[in-house]
Amino acid sequence: MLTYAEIYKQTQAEVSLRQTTMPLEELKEKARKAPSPKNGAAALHSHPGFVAVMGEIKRRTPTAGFLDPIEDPGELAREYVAGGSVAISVVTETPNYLGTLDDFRAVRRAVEVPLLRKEYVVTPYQIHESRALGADMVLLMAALLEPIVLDLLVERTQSLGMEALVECHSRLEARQAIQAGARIIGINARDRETGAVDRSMCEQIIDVIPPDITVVAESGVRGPRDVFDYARVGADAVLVGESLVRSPDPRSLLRKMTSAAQHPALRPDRASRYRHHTDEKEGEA
Ligand SMILES: O=P(O)(O)OC[C@@H](O)[C@@H](O)c1c[nH]c2ccccc12
Repeated sequence: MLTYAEIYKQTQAEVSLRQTTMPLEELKEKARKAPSPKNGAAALHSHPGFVAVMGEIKRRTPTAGFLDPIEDPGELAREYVAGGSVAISVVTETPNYLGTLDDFRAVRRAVEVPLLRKEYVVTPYQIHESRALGADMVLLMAALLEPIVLDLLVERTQSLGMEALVECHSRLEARQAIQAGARIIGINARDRETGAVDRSMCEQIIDVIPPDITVVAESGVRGPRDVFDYARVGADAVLVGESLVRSPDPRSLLRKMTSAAQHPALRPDRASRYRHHTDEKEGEA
């Protein structure tokens, strides 16, 4: 597994290379001409009282290795939408995930749902690039960014009419995301440096997040049972990659997940958990 410092350096090098063929000014012009952004936060909230599922398209992961060639990402995206995916995450990161900007373009042409552009975003260049590609949401990782850089990138994303999905792994990172003005917070169960999945992460973190912020539980969702468990702890949406990409029938797996997400026994009262949390003395990390 790469360390965050290595990821940061690798990404900066990749981005500088792209910048030589597409200068920032040109990119900004393209971004201005792109179709207006769709409301990603609203899509993730589109099943009031229930949990939304967002499928992810990627060929490889650092932990699992190669998953699938995905020759036609647009076709896979249509399957996801047919299965009930309310938004789609498209990984464009190349060295570790074998994603490309062309994958994103293909998915953009194929479906109308809001799209999350996923790679290691470290500079404003990538935000403008995301908008030029037609992205509606951009992933920002709190662990990768200094708080001041996180603030700046959230602000840049929102000023272009998109939403930042700020990913965190701890209560401290969740607070940084809130501080930065994120309206969507992802809680990632996978530790990026060790690859280990801890599905209790969402439950450990969620009460520091005000109920008007959309919470997305990320990583390690194997099937309907995991979706149900995340719904029970109060997630608004779940992000599912590997298990869908590996599935011989992603559409029906998604159907099973979306029906688990609509179980009537679900939806705890996040507002009262949050109030309870803010009444407590704060000392923990
Ligand atoms: O494939 P999974 O275990 O369902 O996980 C999806 C998603 O959380 C993961 O791909 C991810 C989370 N944060 C990222 C940052 C960059 C690239 C990928 C990711």
